[in-house]
Amino acid sequence: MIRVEGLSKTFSDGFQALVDVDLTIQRGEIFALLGPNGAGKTTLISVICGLVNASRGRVLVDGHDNVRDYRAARSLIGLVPQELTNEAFTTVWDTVSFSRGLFGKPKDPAHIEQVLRSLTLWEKRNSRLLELSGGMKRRVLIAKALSHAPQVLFLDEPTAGVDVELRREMWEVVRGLRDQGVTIILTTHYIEEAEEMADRIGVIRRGEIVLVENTHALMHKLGSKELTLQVDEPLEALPESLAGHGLALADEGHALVYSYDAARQEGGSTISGLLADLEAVGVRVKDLHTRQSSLEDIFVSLVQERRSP
Ligand SMILES: Nc1ncnc2c1ncn2[C@@H]1O[C@H](COP(=O)(O)OP(=O)(O)OP(=O)(O)O)[C@@H](O)[C@H]1O
Repeated sequence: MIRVEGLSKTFSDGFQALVDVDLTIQRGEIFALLGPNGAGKTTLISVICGLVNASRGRVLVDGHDNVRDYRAARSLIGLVPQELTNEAFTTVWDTVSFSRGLFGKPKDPAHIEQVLRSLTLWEKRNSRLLELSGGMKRRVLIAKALSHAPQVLFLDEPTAGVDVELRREMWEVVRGLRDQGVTIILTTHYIEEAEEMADRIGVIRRGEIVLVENTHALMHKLGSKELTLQVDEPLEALPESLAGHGLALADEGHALVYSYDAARQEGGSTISGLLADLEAVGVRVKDLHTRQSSLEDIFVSLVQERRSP
């Protein structure tokens, strides 16, 4: 659906925000572009959407060059920015209909109705934007971006600064769009968002795509999860029968640390099996917590991987 070739962007102040980016997005996938603040995520999607000119390289949208064949390329794309701007007094219906007009497409009330219904905004069509909740406003942004029936939708940090409930709601909305056949590219800081949503993840750092991988394969390779179990009575050594779980003693025998990454699970150890085995040897657990590799950890392991011969 999208092909990015040798894309570089140097801003007028000399700052190079994108360095020789190559990227292919398949039709119908959800692709997450993951990276820390200032990595170049917004710059990359702005160049793909034709809002910022590249210094070098090119972008094809369904085969249309986004500079030479701008109109065709742009009409295939919807962009959901981070925030609504200056339209507080406009109604939902008007703002979404107006967006469609910007693409030079004829009025199509039936399509606007379908978009508003699919985002559960139909009941609110006559409300002014200032009367909407945060979640509804985010959905209006998506409705605007869908008003001209694009085939590919870019979401720039769709869940930045929203609470957990709204984040889940947004994830549902995005999945629903994918099910309708829309190709989705989203940017995020949150590893769990990328893991939850994306078919593939691209990691961008200092303007370079350092990795593109199937989400499952990436988490398998780099992500690890740790379960720490606080035990009632300190243990001097690990009971023999727990050997197969690859546990480590910590906190002077007061805690057991279990790393349950995908590799371990393939070896036959599971959390429920571990808990059953603990019960069988009479080890009582009084508290537990889990820890997941953060994006930071993944970056560190990527950097280490690159340094190793
Ligand atoms: N118009 C501009 N002129 C100069 N530098 C810019 C301009 N726009 C962005 N940059 C710089 O390019 C780099 C990448 O910015 P970008 O907004 O693409 O990052 P991002 O990954 O989207 O970050 P965030 O997660 O914070 O949104 C940053 O260092 C930023 O300061």
